Amino acid sequence: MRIGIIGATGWLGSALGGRLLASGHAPGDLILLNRSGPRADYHGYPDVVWARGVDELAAASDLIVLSIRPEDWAALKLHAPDRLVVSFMAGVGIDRLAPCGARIVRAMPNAAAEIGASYSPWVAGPGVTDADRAAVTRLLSVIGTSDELTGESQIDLMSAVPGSGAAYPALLALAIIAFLRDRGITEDIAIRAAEAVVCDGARLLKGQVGQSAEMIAAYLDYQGTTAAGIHAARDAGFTESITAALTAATAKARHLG
Ligand SMILES: NC(=O)C1=CN([C@@H]2O[C@H](COP(=O)(O)OP(=O)(O)OC[C@H]3O[C@@H](n4cnc5c(N)ncnc54)[C@H](O)[C@@H]3O)[C@@H](O)[C@H]2O)C=CC1
Ligand SMILES: O=C(O)[C@@H]1CCC=N1
Repeated sequence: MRIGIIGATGWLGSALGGRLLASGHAPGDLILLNRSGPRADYHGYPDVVWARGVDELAAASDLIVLSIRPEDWAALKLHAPDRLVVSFMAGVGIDRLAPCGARIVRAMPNAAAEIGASYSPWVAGPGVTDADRAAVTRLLSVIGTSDELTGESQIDLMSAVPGSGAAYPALLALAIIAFLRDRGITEDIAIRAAEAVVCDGARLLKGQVGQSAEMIAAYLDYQGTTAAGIHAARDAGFTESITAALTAATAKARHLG
């Protein structure tokens, strides 16, 4: 299958392109478009195909990935009848994508695509076939896992949650580092201590996130330092902060583009 990526050297487009090639996709079947022009080397592959414009990319591709920013959609002027378009754009609905004439899927990956760990839920527009669904699942499998959603409104919620990737863990890390630094711990030790929580401690939840309540209960039952911290975090509005963040992100997703 010939796969075209519009925005091929951007954050997500580049991650997808690199992982497609690493997974064995033929460079000659990868059609790329960016704004800065062809590169001699793309993830170590000189033989990828650089399109000279959006029409050339659409003509040469069976499946087109739209990995441009929402605000760039209107100017793109994509015309892709009979093609399958997979849009990564937050906020640009199927109704606004449909005039390009393609069968539309909206997928919501995240930055962990570059390490093959994106969870990329997606929703299909009218006319998307079973073969298209299989192609989308295959495409997204090179950057991680995926699920088909049952309604387009769910994509805004997925933009807010898995779409945020490392953002909230990074925010947590910054708060921890600042706490320790302000109390005289050196920067390097503070960073390692934050990593112990944000990356290594969190590994205990891998595959077990559904048991988070039990994990919290175990710490609360222990009645030690962490229990005191959990109570204080909750009293200070930890849950409300996360709810506010995800509500704001979802609202923003509804007004992008
Ligand atoms: N970065 C992230 O973590 C996530 C991004 N998304 C969505 O994915 C899309 C892409 O995001 P990023 O990769 O972060 O953006 P980015 O800004 O890193 O990449 C977008 C690329 O598209 C290129 N571009 C713009 N107009 C173009 C045109 N007419 N022809 C060819 N190339 C063009 C830009 O030059 C840029 O390199 C966005 O719509 C965003 O909403 C979704 C989930 C997570
Ligand atoms: O921050 C953003 O706008 C991108 C799109 C969805 C998630 N991340």
